[in-house]
This record gives sequence, C-alpha cells and structure tokens, in this order.
Amino acid sequence: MKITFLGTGDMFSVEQHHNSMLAEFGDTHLVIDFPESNAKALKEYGFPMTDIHNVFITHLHEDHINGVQMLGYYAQIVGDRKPQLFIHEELVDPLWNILSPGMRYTTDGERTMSDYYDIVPLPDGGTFELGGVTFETFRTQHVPGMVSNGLLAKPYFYYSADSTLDQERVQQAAADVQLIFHECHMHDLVIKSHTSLQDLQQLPAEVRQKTVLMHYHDEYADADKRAQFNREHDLRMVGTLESFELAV
Ligand SMILES: O=c1ccn([C@@H]2O[C@@H]3COP(=O)(O)O[C@H]3[C@H]2O)c(=O)[nH]1
Repeated sequence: MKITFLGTGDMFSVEQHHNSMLAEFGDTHLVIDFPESNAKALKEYGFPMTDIHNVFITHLHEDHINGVQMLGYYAQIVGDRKPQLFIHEELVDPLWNILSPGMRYTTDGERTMSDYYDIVPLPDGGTFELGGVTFETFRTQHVPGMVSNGLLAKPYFYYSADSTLDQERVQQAAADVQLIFHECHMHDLVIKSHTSLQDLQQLPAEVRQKTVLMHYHDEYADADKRAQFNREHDLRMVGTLESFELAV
C-alpha cells in the first residue's frame, strides 16, 4: 500500500494544503476527505482527478469537505463515472444541505446527492471493503455532539482524523498496524477539539515510534523545521506529497 499525503495543514493553513490522505493499493485507492486543495495536490502528484473513485469523509468541517462539490461536478462533466462516497449515515443529509445550493439545480434539471456520488452510508463502527482491504470506522472525540470518524486499516494504518487523543484506542491499534497517522495541532496552547504534542508524548515509546503527525499549523509548512523536529523526536511529522510504502 502506498500512502501519499495530499495535504497536511489545519483549517487555517494558507501555506500548505488542507489535510487529506491518498491510499493506493492493488488496483484501487481511497482518499480520506476531499478539501479543494486536493485538486492542486493531485495534479502535482500526477493522479488525474477523473481517476478518483473512492472517498471517505471523516466529518463536515469545511477544510475536509470543501472540494466535494468540485469533485462531484468534475466526475460528471469531465469523467465517466460517479465516485463512491463512504460516509457516516448521519452525515449524508447534512452534507447535501451544504452542497445542494450549488448542486441541486442544473441545466439538465434538478439533481440530488446520488446523481453525483454513489453514497455508501455507514453506521457507527461500520466497515467497508475495497481491493481486499477492510476499513473499520470508529467515532472520534472531536467536537461534542458532532459526528466525526477515524479509520483503521489492518495491517496498514490507523488514521485519527480530527480528534482529541483516544489513548486506549491508539495503543490497542498500534499492535495491528505499521503506522499511526495522528492529528496534532502543534500550537503551544490548549485547543479542546484537537490533540497536542504533549498529549502524544504520553504514548509508550514503541507507539510513538510508529506515529506520524498530520493536520498541523503553518509554522511547520517549512520542510527544514519539520526535519529538525523529526531529528529531535521519536514521533515524526509528514509533509504534503510525502509518501510511505506499507508492506502487506
Ligand atoms: O469546538 C470547537 C470548534 C472549532 N474549534 C476551532 O475551529 C476549527 C475548525 O477546524 P479544525 O477542526 O481544523 O480546527 C478547529 C479549531 O481550531 C475549536 O477550537 N473548538
């Protein structure tokens, strides 16, 4: 499995793309979240946007979904098939409420979400399978009352999505995966909806050594700054368009 980060920035990033990850495996792929910055990242990476067929949506903060309208239109107008959208069942209608002012009315009449996407609604803890890989979803603790989901793909990766640290879940998953992709705001302050570096430093050393930080602020858009951080810590930061090869 080849993992490539299409973006590693937080909501407020202007110097890097918003957080999104592409996993390529067998003859298929999955993109986690779809910010508008993915269009540029995919072009830079050399992956045509018409070849994006599978997207998982973690939650509905704008920086994770503001490319979903573009992808839906692009797939219909330039491409030849609808992408699949894997999404928690309670987020389907709220997502359409966000998209519909720009997507409901078309020159060919009224449209609904399923005209643009093959929706795969997932219950709490739901799983889906692609290319022989099972993706297990789990609820994350991001903002109270808001549905937000992470992903576990054994034996490959754990993906925290936007979340405070769920130490028990991360430690349990660590035994089954090669890498843990965890959000980390990297500010020297408390943000109640996110994980700090201090939080992640509480993890056991063997877990930290598998942990890769994503969704951080623009101070770390600088590659030299990340390299210095990576030399000084046992967990490491990933940059936009950086890839990892994960063995079966
Ligand atoms: O209850 C809340 C809701 C939001 N926020 C801030 O708004 C931002 C929304 O995008 P984000 O999830 O990348 O980061 C979030 C935080 O910076 C917060 O601190 N607490």
